[in-house]
Amino acid sequence: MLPGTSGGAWRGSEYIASLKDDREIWCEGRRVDVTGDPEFTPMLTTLAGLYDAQHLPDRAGQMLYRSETTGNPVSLSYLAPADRDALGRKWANSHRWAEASHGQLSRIPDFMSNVVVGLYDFRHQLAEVDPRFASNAENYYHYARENDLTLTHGLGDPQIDRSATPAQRPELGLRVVRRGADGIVVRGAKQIATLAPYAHEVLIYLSPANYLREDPSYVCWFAAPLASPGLRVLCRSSYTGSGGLAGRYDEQDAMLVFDDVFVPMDRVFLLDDSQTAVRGFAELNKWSLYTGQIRYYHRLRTLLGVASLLAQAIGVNKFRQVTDLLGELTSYVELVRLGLEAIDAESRPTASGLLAPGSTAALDAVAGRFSSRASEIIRQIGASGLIMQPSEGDLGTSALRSALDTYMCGRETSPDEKSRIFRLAADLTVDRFGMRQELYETWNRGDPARVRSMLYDRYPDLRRCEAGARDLAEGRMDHT
Ligand SMILES: Cc1cc2nc3c(=O)[nH]c(=O)nc-3n(C[C@H](O)[C@H](O)[C@H](O)COP(=O)(O)OP(=O)(O)OC[C@H]3O[C@@H](n4cnc5c(N)ncnc54)[C@H](O)[C@@H]3O)c2cc1C
Repeated sequence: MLPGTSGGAWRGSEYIASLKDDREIWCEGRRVDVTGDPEFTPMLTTLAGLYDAQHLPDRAGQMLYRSETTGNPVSLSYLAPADRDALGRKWANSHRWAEASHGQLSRIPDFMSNVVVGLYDFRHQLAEVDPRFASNAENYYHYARENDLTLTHGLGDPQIDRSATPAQRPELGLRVVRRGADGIVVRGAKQIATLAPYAHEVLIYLSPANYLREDPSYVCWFAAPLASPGLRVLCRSSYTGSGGLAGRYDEQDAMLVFDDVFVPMDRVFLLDDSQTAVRGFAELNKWSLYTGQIRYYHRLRTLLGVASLLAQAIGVNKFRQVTDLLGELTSYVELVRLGLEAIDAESRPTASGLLAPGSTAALDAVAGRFSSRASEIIRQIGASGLIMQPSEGDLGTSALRSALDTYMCGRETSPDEKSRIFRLAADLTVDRFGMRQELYETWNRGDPARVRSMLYDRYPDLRRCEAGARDLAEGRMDHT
């Protein structure tokens, strides 16, 4: 059990206290204590609120379950589902997390908990490399679940020179520089890890872009506390001070720099074996990709709600050109909902006896495009109103009131209500916070060009599509 905790699913105050450790977090040249720094505490308060919500009397039954090993109430995010009922409860919990944060927290803790479920599920394949890796994965799953660990992950290499290989420049990849019976020492960096300053531990594995390494010392999967000696977390500039959504939902993105970090052997899950790393990537991500789509669905719903309110506020909601745009945005929401249903319907038993969702590849392939288009639709409907709104300061100034009430109101909307919905729209689609979300939707599932290429390469029905096309071209008529 983590020091100072009662075990099981976090309550907000316990979670905040658990981050008071020796972690080395840097932001804009300052070393920060995330539990007290004004740029970091707003997001911490958001996460604490979400953790508290799991214990509300009307929620607990839908977000927690009793650990069969300790009897503690633990998060359904960590449930390793073996049947339909369990899978349904798991997804209902994911919807709760994502809906409560309006789809704005891309790496909501529910995401990485599901990667740990994937690691646990993959343990038998890890055993074929080294039986210790399998027991490490199993023990880590129980440790993470019982302590409700908040995790970040770093898959990619630092963006130094994509045309070079680690064999030419060792600093391009994270690698094992020493190994002993008690553990390994790793050196290098990972770009990038969302949520890192708020996480207890980082889980390192490899993205498909870099798993086929010439040198096996670059293949290493492990978990390490954020407070590990030698691990530095370099955050991007904070957006919190901009206010609006960033004031609540700046989950941060960070470079992780490992300066000879020691990882005890019981936290190492794979070494040296590229082929197992290749197979493992998709296996580890099975549940998290689905929960990522659930989060994405709630973000699209938020964008639809905002677009619709914008249109109503300025009386354009009945114009054909605008309803066309709103209908297009609605179609993205519906396609993702239907996709989630279909992928759930294709759930299959895994080799270890769990039940995993079908492939999210088709939704992953279009998510960035739907998202960019949804933002474009909001900018199309909002037009100049996205920047020309009174601030809260203006709204509270009596000398401006009559001008605001006359010229900055909406069709049937006060200037107060109208400006708040337009400012929210600008936050989501024009300002720095929204642009970062956009970047996230495009890149978080890996390079979208690779995702789409793999979807095509592995499409099981391709040969039949080609056969049909060939028949048509050759004029063969078979109507059976
Ligand atoms: C907001 C945000 C949050 C993220 N959070 C996380 C996280 O929490 N954890 C995590 O592990 N990752 C995270 N990612 C990283 C994400 O997985 C990567 O952005 C993605 O894999 C692409 O890698 P890259 O950004 O290094 O781009 P690069 O790989 O450097 O690509 C740059 C450009 O070069 C092209 N390119 C690169 N290599 C090739 C090649 N071999 N052939 C052809 N074209 C190529 C790409 O298509 C792209 O256009 C996050 C990304 C963003 C934007």
